[in-house]
Amino acid sequence: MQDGLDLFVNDDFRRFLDNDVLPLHGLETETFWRDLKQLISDLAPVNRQLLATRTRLQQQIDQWHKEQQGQPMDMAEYESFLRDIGYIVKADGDVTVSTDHVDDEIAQLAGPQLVVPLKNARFALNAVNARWGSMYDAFYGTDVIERGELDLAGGHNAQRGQQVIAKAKDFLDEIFPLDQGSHHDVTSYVVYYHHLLAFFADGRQTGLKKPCQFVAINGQKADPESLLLKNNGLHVEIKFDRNGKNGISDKANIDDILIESALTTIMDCEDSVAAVDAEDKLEVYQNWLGLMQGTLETSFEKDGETHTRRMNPDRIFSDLDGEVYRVSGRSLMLIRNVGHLMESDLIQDSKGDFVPEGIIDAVVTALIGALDLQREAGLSNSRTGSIYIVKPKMHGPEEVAFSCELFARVEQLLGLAKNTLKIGIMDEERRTTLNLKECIRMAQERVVFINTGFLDRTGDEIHTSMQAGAFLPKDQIKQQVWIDAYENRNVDIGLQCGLQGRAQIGKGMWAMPDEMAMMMKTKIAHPKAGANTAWVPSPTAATLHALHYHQVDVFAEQESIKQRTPVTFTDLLRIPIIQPGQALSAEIIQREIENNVQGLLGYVVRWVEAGVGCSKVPDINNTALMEDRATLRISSQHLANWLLHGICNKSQVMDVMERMAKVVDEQNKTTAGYQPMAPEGKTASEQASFAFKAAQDLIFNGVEQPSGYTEPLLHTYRVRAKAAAKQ
Ligand SMILES: CC(=O)SCCNC(=O)CCNC(=O)[C@H](O)C(C)(C)COP(=O)(O)OP(=O)(O)OC[C@H]1O[C@@H](n2cnc3c(N)ncnc32)[C@H](O)[C@@H]1OP(=O)(O)O
Ligand SMILES: O=CC(=O)O
Ligand SMILES: [Mg+2]
Repeated sequence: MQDGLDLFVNDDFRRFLDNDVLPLHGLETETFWRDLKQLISDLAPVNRQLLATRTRLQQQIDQWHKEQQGQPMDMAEYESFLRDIGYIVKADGDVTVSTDHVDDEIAQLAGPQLVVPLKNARFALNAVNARWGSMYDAFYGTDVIERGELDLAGGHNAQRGQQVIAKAKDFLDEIFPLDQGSHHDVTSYVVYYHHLLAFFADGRQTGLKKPCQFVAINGQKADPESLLLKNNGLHVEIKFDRNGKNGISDKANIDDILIESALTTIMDCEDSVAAVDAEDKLEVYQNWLGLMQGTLETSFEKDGETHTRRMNPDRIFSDLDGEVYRVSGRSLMLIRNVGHLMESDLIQDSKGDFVPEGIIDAVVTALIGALDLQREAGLSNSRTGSIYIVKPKMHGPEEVAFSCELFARVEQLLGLAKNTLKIGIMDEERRTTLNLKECIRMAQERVVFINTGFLDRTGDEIHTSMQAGAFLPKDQIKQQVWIDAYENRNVDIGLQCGLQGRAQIGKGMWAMPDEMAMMMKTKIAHPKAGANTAWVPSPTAATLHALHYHQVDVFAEQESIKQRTPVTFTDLLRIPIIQPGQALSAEIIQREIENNVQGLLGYVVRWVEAGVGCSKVPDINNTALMEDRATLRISSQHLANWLLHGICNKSQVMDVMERMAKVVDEQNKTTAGYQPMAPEGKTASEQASFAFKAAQDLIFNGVEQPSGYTEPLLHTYRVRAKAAAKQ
């Protein structure tokens, strides 16, 4: 619909804003659309200019590598070339961030950050409620306790139940030790005046080694329903029920231990979501509206029962003086907008051009986010009046500055106080990593996190240096110096810029959602590395990863990290390519191709044909991996790179694609409505489904994709698949 202001706005989108959102703000629709048009006409050209700069720089880098071919890499010369072309910008002295009105979950506390596709209301509600999670369920339902021969299918297994309880009590002994004895032997807990007392079978009693860890209670002091403990700022609730499933057989009648888990959640509009047109975007925005109003609700069937899911209220206890002790029942929500690349059919400008989707996302998610600021209590989100927007895939300081300018303009448009819109900077493109301090400078009044998105960062590592040579196999890329340099320097710079106490220094996703034992062993490295948050893929992973923040005092770690020698800049520039004389065996090459292709097809088929933006896909070793657009960027760019440098050839990759299409079809055969890529009697090439063609383009035209991003091709084929399904 053209509105007299030379904007063509999708009818449903227009109705949504005019009828469902703008009246809640008391904003005049005419004024809103007029001001929005002005904002678009001022900022869309700048957005396009930034994309043109990306292209120019990439062409210069490609050219440089081509000219250097066959010569050993001179790191000094390489660095000076990157400076000459403006890829690395001049550093401009110290930066001290001044972000204020930041909620404690971001500024003061350290704990897991959950990410969830916002298009999925059931998951999104689960995520917001993942502030609290059952330790017993997390231990029982995952491999953190070896499953062995135990059959978990048919109801509760008492033997495993005992192992869960024992492990939970080990945790209590480690984090909330008693002055004497062990939680394993306690028969009852009572509160006497301000003290928690634990009694043993022989009548002895003891208190906590650190009595101040006991902060609140529910129920009677002599017979508590629950006790609230606190360590490193995080709460743990011991729940009692002498008739409960676990409490009935427990010495002290402990029925469960609840862990404060996902302190923050990123509601994702980006890489875990397949939203290719106005219809899809509206679903995403409607869910955000429901979350910001506290009204989102969804019903679904599970285990033969209908469940209705809503946002949880805050949790109320009595403190030691009998006063109300309130703890949030919900994860603090941030929202990840899309980056600067894509354009959307939601709005066309006067020339008929689609408007940059990042601009629309900023306006709409802030407009809806601002509804939260009108609420004092209830199911509100920010207690400090901020709206948290995570901005992904920005290339360098200029692009961060642009996002901040956009946010400032949105604040004016909506009449919000300056710096209400906070920015989370994803450090996930090479140009951002190399210029991180300057990026922070551009956002110094609103930055609330710098997060190492190592998945996109790996994709960009490959694409940027596509012409430099053939990359190592994926597993080896992770072991080269560049990645440690990137991770450590992110923390160093964050600390130098004064993020401590104001913002998060974040680390990336645990991408093996079913491998929780392995996560427990390895992800403790994140808090130890000075990160006060790190990403998890599910509520259960949040509950388990939260335990790490009890074991590690991140802020103390940060103090010691401040004293270390900063990373050598050159290490960041070392490209993880195969060195001369370092040949790969035919077997390794074949396996790498098969692994990449399997993951790629498994993800793309669900994205293109079913609109699922994030999937659990088995790799070649049958380990389920979280796949999203960032992991697809890696696998497609990796294959494109090997094809370019002759490590493999097109027919070899096609052969693997044909075989893997069948494997993926088999993996999906029980999924309702699944259309096989290679149905009986046909090869995948003959069938030429949208998904298979998208996969071919992602690989064989991978070199040409802007920054190696996958969204242009995914969107193109998903739009076609949707159109075909409607015919
Ligand atoms: C590089 C990056 O950008 S990383 C950021 C993007 N990635 C993400 O956001 C990952 C989000 N995670 C997910 O989407 C999912 O966990 C997947 C796709 C990895 C696995 O999903 P599934 O195969 O459906 O998981 P699974 O069957 O094990 O568990 C489903 C249950 O867990 C819940 N769940 C799983 N992931 C999440 C999540 N991120 N948030 C909330 N709940 C979740 C579901 O609600 C569901 O529970 P329910 O039946 O009570 O509703
Ligand atoms: O967004 C996260 C990443 O790793 O990419
Ligand atoms: Mg990313």
